[in-house]
Amino acid sequence: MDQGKMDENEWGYHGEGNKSLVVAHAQRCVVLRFLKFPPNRKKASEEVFQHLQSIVDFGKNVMKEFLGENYVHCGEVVQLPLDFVKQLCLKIQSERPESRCDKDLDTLSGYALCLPNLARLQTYHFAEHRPILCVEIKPKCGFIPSSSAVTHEMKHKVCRYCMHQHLKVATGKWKQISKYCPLDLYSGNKQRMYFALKSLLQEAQNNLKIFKNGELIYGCKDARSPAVDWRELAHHLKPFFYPSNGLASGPHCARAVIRELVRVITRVLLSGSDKGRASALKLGPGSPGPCVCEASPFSRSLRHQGKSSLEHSGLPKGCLLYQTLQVQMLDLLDIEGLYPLYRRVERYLEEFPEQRKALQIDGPYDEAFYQKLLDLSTEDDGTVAFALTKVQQYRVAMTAKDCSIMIALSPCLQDASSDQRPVVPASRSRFAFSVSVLDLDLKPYESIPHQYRLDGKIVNYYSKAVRAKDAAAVSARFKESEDCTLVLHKV
Ligand SMILES: O=P(O)(O)O[C@@H]1[C@@H](OP(=O)(O)O)[C@H](OP(=O)(O)O)[C@H](O)[C@H](OP(=O)(O)O)[C@H]1OP(=O)(O)O
Ligand SMILES: Nc1ncnc2c1ncn2[C@@H]1O[C@H](COP(=O)(O)OP(=O)(O)OP(=O)(O)O)[C@@H](O)[C@H]1O
Repeated sequence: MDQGKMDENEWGYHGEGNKSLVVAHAQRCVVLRFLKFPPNRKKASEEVFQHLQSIVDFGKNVMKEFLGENYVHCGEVVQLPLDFVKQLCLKIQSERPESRCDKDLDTLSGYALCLPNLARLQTYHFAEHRPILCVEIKPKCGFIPSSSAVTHEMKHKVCRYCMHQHLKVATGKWKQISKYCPLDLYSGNKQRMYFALKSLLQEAQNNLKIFKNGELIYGCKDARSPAVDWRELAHHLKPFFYPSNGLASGPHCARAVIRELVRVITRVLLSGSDKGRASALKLGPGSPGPCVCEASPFSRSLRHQGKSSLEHSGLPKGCLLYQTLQVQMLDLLDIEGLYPLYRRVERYLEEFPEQRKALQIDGPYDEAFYQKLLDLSTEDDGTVAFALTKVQQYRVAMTAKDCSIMIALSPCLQDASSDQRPVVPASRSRFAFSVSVLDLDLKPYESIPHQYRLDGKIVNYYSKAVRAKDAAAVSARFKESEDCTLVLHKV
């Protein structure tokens, strides 16, 4: 990329999250990822540069090690002409969802990350002429904590995502509770994975997006977004899955196309041979948590049918879901066990503030930082060193709980070689595919108190909601029995 000759007209809005905004090049397979800040909280150029560089270092030295070379794309920090950034910011403003406009794109530093556009296959320099379908999934936390520090019994039964749904709907973030449960997706059991993916397709929230040739065709910006339309989605997908057009239109067709998509995505998610070292992370002593979340509609319906034994096939080692889950499980103590250790580090830093650098709280995220993460002991010897290791592991685990997986699918021509990319078959077509992971920015040390408070809020709200639901069910049953008494009385 010639940073001297940048033209804002060659770039278009691609997407954004809470902390960064991404623009994509119209022809080349690259994106620029800019940081966002709340208005009036501008940062010095040097600080932005350091922050972006630390994202790259963390990706290279930690996440590539854990997740595997092929899944992680670290990109590089680039310096752009300020005029280009300002014009670009004006150009894309109208495309930004309102709910994200509480933060502004950083137009002052001139720094951004340049990354491959993962919504297209990883050819990096030039867009392929083949059509490309890309599915982005933000799977969230895939396990239930088994830590003995957990004080709310509910946390041993229901996963955080399912509990959090209730609070999100109550606060108006989303309109309705999703049937998606991360434990179903991470189960490795095909039936449960199909259910999880179908649930994401029904209620995408910010956990699912679909791009066609780099353009967003399916996804939900916020609670005001219109209801999802499967027929429209199927219309986009049909040429990929039924290239010879041998399928009538209508609801039956939409279902068939969606089924194909779900099957292909499941196969891709279960594939993979990239041996990241996460598979070498041997979990500490404690017992593993339950593999089923009591709030998942899939497991509930099986229980109602009396089929209590949920098959837990497990994920194949080497697939990205498995590697991600292992990293998530670096959160061995749960926030309830971690928070007192964070307080220990804090007290130490209050006394010896000059030690912050030596403790590598804000980096550098180098080989030494990575090596310390491999110590999985849970035996607290009362030292600051122990507390610090657990705090850093927690931050890495939280990062893996919030990352996204990008699956890019490109139809293979009949009998054509796929440039050595892996291929996944569908009923009527085949796809060359690539799997990548994005948003691997290490969660800040400062967010730990927020995590602690939020955890309490989520569990308390959920417990209250469940109690209210139970009370309503009891009162409905009581009402039924009263009606029944009346009838008996008459007779
Ligand atoms: O706490 P959670 O689980 O709600 O996750 C936050 C995400 O909300 P979600 O529940 O996925 O809708 C949240 O996503 P949205 O902004 O809601 O799309 C962010 O990813 C946030 O990360 P950060 O603070 O920007 O680094 C995420 O915060 P972290 O907890 O990962 O720091
Ligand atoms: N390399 C990439 N290629 C293609 N699309 C990307 C890439 N990086 C990010 N995106 C898109 O931009 C969106 C926002 O990026 P990202 O998730 O990194 O933002 P964020 O603000 O860090 O997220 P969060 O809300 O989790 O803090 C993603 O959901 C994805 O659709």
